[in-house]
Amino acid sequence: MDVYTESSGVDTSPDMNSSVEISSPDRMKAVLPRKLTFGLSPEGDTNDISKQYNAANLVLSPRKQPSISPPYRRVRALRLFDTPATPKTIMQKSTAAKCPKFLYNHENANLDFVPAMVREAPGNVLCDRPRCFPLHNQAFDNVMNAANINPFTPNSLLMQNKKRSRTQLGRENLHNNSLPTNAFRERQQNFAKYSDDEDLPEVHQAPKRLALQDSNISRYAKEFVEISLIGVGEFGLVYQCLNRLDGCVYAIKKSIKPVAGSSFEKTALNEVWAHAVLGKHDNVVRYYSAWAEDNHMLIQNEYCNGGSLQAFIQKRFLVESELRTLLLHIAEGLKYIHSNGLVHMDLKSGNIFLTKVPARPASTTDSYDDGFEDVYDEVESAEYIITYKIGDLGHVTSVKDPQVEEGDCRYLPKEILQEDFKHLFKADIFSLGMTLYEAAGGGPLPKNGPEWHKFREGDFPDLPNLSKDFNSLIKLMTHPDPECRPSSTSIFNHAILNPIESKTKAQLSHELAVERQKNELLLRKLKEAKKILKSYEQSKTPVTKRLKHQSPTVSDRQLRSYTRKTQRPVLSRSRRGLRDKNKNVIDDRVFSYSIHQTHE
Ligand SMILES: Nc1ncnc2c1ncn2[C@@H]1O[C@H](COP(=O)(O)OP(=O)(O)OP(=O)(O)O)[C@@H](O)[C@H]1O
Ligand SMILES: [Mg+2]
Repeated sequence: MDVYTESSGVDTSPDMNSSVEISSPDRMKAVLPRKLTFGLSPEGDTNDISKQYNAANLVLSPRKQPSISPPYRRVRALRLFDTPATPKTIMQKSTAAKCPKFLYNHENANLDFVPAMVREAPGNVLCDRPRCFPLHNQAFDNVMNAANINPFTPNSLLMQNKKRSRTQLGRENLHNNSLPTNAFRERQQNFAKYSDDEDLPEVHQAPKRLALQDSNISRYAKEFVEISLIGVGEFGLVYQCLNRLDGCVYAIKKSIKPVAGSSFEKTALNEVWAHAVLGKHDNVVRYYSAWAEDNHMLIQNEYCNGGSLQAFIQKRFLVESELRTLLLHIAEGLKYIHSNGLVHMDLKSGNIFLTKVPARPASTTDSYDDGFEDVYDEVESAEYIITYKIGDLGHVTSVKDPQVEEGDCRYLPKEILQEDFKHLFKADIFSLGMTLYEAAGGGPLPKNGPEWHKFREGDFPDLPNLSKDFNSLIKLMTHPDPECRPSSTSIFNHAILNPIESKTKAQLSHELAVERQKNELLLRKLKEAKKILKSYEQSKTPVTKRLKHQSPTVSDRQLRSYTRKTQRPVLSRSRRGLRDKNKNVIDDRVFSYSIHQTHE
């Protein structure tokens, strides 16, 4: 019972209205921390998961084995959640969603999602800033009620920033009446930059959400053929599926328990929102679609045929060249995530996936000889190109408005567990450092105790199988002071990540082959362009000759019509009176005549 009390999300602060709703122990059980524990209840569900694992011949993730995390995590869990949903709150939320007051407010503003129909509707003046919106606008009502607002899109993030600036300024003004007049004025001017709709009221509300239970749709069996269960996580079961229509294989993650209407609904949506914004990089697992079915959340992702890094290192550890590739790929993925103002917050070997493709593209066999045949021959036999990808985006949050729900404590830096969120980018770097250490054979990583603290103080042994440089880079990435850790951009300057040295022969050969294909394509295009140019020149010559022999009247007429053509748009564009139009016609004639004269 005390476990629930500690981690149930019951906040005693007056602004949380959950205390009434969580009145029975059963209700409290439902309000577990946001950390994805759908399949688990502390009493016995672990066994259920173990059974599922055994049935599917899978290895139970260390996180699902009984563990005692550092205490801060549970304490932190007290403040992490959205107000637990009850039928009452869901009703309230959906009623609120039906009465949008503003086209854009600070939290939900996002121009991207407003269809042209609404943007162009009479009376709807849209701009890139939040504006008051008439209550009676039916078209916008429909849009608002028909879709979620993804808080991670660039526009939403921008609006969050603006809102922060306003709120922060307002708060400072409230508490600091003694600001010198000039400074105060300057701040007001800055404030006005963000808002020239001074009458725009502050709106403090979470981005509106469609109730998942209202958007259930049955797609799974209709659109996919289930091939096998490929993984079980805390959040969901992951199936390998074949799409009946496009014939491609996907990984479909299905929440273990129904999430619609539960306090986990937002958690599930968070992963979808993050995927939708971040699914366009080679080193981030690609996202295709998501939907709710039987109140479960389903996410259709790219299928990574190499499984997870965690599964991989259970067979063998990576050698230094492979670690370099891993580092290069994941740092690229992180750079992409960070460049979107977002952080992963649960980076670890279990959330890194591998895809394998044959080293040599089949189409290069009959290509021209570019002098690299020896290289191809050498690697042709067995090699695969491995691409590492960041997956499981359930903990992604924005750095500007962080809703941090820390991931696996084995990979997290101390400052996060102490709720210091000033350097969130560097938290991901720490986790990557720990992942590298584990992948090189330094695991299993401690979950707590003195060992856990030693790792956070930089007091852990170098790995003998790694070079001095690599060991020192891992130490730098896991430095106790987040400011000393490299960023996802500056890490590429490290000698270890020298672009040539960090690639295996197979990779280089693969890249070469791809470039060669591009070259071939360009050559073909060049040839085609040359042909077209030649035929154009051939057809052009007789025309010029013909023109020379034409009578002056014809060429004059051509010149005159050209003059009219150039004049016409001016006429049609201008909204002049009839008299003016006539004047233009006369001018036009005079103009053509004068040209005619000049020509002669
Ligand atoms: N795109 C994918 N391709 C191949 N396998 C996958 C993919 N996504 C997930 N899996 C498999 O399913 C397992 C669980 O996936 P995932 O980490 O996304 O779930 P989770 O519920 O969020 O887990 P946890 O919270 O424990 O990290 C992975 O460890 C992996 O074995
Ligand atoms: Mg995972």
